[in-house]
Amino acid sequence: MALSFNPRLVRGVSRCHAIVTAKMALAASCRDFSAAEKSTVIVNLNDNTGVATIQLNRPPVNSLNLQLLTDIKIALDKLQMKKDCRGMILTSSSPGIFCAGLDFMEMHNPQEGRAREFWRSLQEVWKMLYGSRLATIAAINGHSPAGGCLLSLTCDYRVMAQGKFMIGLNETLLGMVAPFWFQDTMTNTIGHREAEKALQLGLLYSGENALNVGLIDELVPPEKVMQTAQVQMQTWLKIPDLARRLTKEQMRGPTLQKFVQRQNEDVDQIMKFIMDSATQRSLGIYLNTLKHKQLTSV
Ligand SMILES: CC/C=C\CCC/C=C/C(=O)SCCNC(=O)CCNC(=O)[C@H](O)C(C)(C)COP(=O)(O)OP(=O)(O)OC[C@H]1O[C@@H](n2cnc3c(N)ncnc32)[C@H](O)[C@@H]1OP(=O)(O)O
Repeated sequence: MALSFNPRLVRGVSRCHAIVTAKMALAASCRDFSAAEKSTVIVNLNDNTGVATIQLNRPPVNSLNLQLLTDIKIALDKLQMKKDCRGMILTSSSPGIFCAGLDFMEMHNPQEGRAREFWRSLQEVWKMLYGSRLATIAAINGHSPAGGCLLSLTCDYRVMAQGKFMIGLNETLLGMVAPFWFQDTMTNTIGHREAEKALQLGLLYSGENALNVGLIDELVPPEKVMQTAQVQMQTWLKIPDLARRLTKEQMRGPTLQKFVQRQNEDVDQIMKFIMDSATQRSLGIYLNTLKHKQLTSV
């Protein structure tokens, strides 16, 4: 299957990408975490409030490569094992960029084993976040296309920064198809009709329009994003954990069950697509022509 990338709609993506890592920073009150060297996330847990923060910390754009996905998974595993942790805020350490989606470098001429591991890691992170026992809020402090939008959609609530930032599942603009579980997550959030338009047209929404269609829950000045998320978290934590968690399980269960049933099939399909020579030709052309192109939002 050939990909027809549309370079007019996307800003520059280069081949060379430093893997920038950062130390996992932990709150002093969280002594039983061991600091992992070279983690691409910064994790803090406030033992007084039970609220953790995971900051994506892979400059310049937090594109999701295998390492970042693995670090998110490790952080979540640790937090979810801590009984006292009740809520998690997902954000970025780079103001202006929440997450640029999947790292194109993981999909361009990959080794098959690595590409498979990459896709499985993405699936795992989605499954963990979407089914998390924690109350989760995305503090979207910048652009959030494609996989970045997906990450935020796994959360229970989304606060986004005002400004020229855009959010959406723009895969079709790149000649790609958002997998069924991306589509389900979107549909569960904004409803079938709007999702149908958004997914087919690869819509990237401005903050205002994202708020109008229910893709985000609040739009606030950039400097208020974290504070707003923290205040909102208090509302979620006022609800008894078990009742909130069971309700979430019931609401999201069917989507998760469908995913688990089709998880292996999804890997096989995506591998066929990624390893296809026509896909790789298109991706190569796309990467070479991406420079200085602009994403546009509706
Ligand atoms: C074959 C697979 C099949 C199916 C998969 C389907 C699911 C796919 C999901 C995805 O998530 S695909 C990824 C989609 N992502 C995008 O379309 C976003 C692309 N990026 C941008 O639009 C912009 O970078 C931005 C996020 C709006 C930020 O703009 P800004 O001007 O602030 O930064 P700049 O464009 O200069 O980028 C800085 C630097 O980062 C590189 N970059 C950007 N995005 C990615 C990415 N997704 N993967 C890898 N690298 C990325 C960009 O090239 C620049 O690199 P340079 O400094 O070395 O030039």
